[in-house]
Amino acid sequence: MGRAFLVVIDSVGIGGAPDAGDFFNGDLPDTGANTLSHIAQACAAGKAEEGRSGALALPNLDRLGLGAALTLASGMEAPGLGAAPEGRWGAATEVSQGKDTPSGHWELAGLPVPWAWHYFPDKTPAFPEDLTAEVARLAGTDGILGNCHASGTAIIERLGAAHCESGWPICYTSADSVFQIAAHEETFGLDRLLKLCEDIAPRLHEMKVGRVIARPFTGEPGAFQRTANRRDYAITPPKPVLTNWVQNAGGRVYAVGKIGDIFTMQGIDELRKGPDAKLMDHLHDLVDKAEDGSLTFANFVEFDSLYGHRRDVSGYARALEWFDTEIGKVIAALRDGDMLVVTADHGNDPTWAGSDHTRERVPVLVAGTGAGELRQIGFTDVAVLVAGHLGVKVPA
Ligand SMILES: O=P(O)(O)O[C@H]1O[C@H](CO)[C@@H](O)[C@H]1O
Ligand SMILES: [Mn+2]
Ligand SMILES: [Mn+2]
Repeated sequence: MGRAFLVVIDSVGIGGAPDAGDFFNGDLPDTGANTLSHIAQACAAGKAEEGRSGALALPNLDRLGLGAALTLASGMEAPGLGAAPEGRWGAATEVSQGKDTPSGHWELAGLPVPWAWHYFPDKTPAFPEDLTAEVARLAGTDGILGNCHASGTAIIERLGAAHCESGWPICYTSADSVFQIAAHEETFGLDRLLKLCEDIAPRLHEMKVGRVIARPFTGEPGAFQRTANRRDYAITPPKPVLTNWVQNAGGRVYAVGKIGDIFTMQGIDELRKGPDAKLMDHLHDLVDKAEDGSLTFANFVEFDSLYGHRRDVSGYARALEWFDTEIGKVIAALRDGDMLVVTADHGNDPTWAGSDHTRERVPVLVAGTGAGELRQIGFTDVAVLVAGHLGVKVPA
């Protein structure tokens, strides 16, 4: 039976979503957004030269079928990609009506989101008055700052100084169903921020807002920096998912990175966290040590949080090339009978307008179980694939 490793490279979309026109970055529909293809094109044109150079080099992912999946998903080709696949490969289409992380991951784990998320309008104020009053009451302040759609790094640059002076928390949202609170770790206090997020989360979950996110930062005006102490307070999935199925069948479930938050630890035996470089160490360690019948479910978030939302093409290309080298080592260390699935949860095209995710299909690349085409599949087929490999029953 072996083990299963399900690795999500956050936001590495391959275009082609049939409903991309229903999703927006500001006023611009996501039609034509293609994270991987646009990065590869920028690299080939010499427009992604910071800390790296030339054509996008992803030999290991491409050998599994990344270039083939891209062409299948969107009809696009990417310079440097398109080797004859040695893995099983396909392109997956999402049905959940959200282009966010929980929607993507829940559906990959077998559960399309069964409700419509609540989104806040792109206007100021973005939040209803009774909600902001409750946040201020819980924070012990006379008000809040922000109250709008924003990029998280831009808003602390704009309002960080006023926050340090007034003590008011900075509240903002995005095209995702989120309520984010940024506060300074020293002047406001990290524990106080986390408690505020935890206290307000049930009210937002009741409104079907997917997540409250604590966004702590440090530093002085002009040089504020977000810290690694981000925490997500997400709605619990309303039904059992892949992690539960495996755990209930007696398999051990390891979560690496944000997976613990995304599934509110449902069906998870052990959680390992840290920045992506550290997460890769955890993945290597689990490939070395995880038991037969176990599932390791990992998310690498920095493609999205450090590069996609920041529209940093060079950074995104660097991260992809780093990941490709590391995943080559993972593939080499797999045991007979293991399955590795590399996929993504949505797009975040760094060449696109705005700073939000982009609605796209995602690659599904499978190592360890021979070659072949999965072709066009749904996100939930990933859960079925992994459960089938582990001999775990999929609920009707
Ligand atoms: O701009 P920052 O704060 O990174 O936020 C981004 O990250 C959030 C969660 O992934 C998204 O909703 C988007 O708003
Ligand atoms: Mn994501
Ligand atoms: Mn994101």
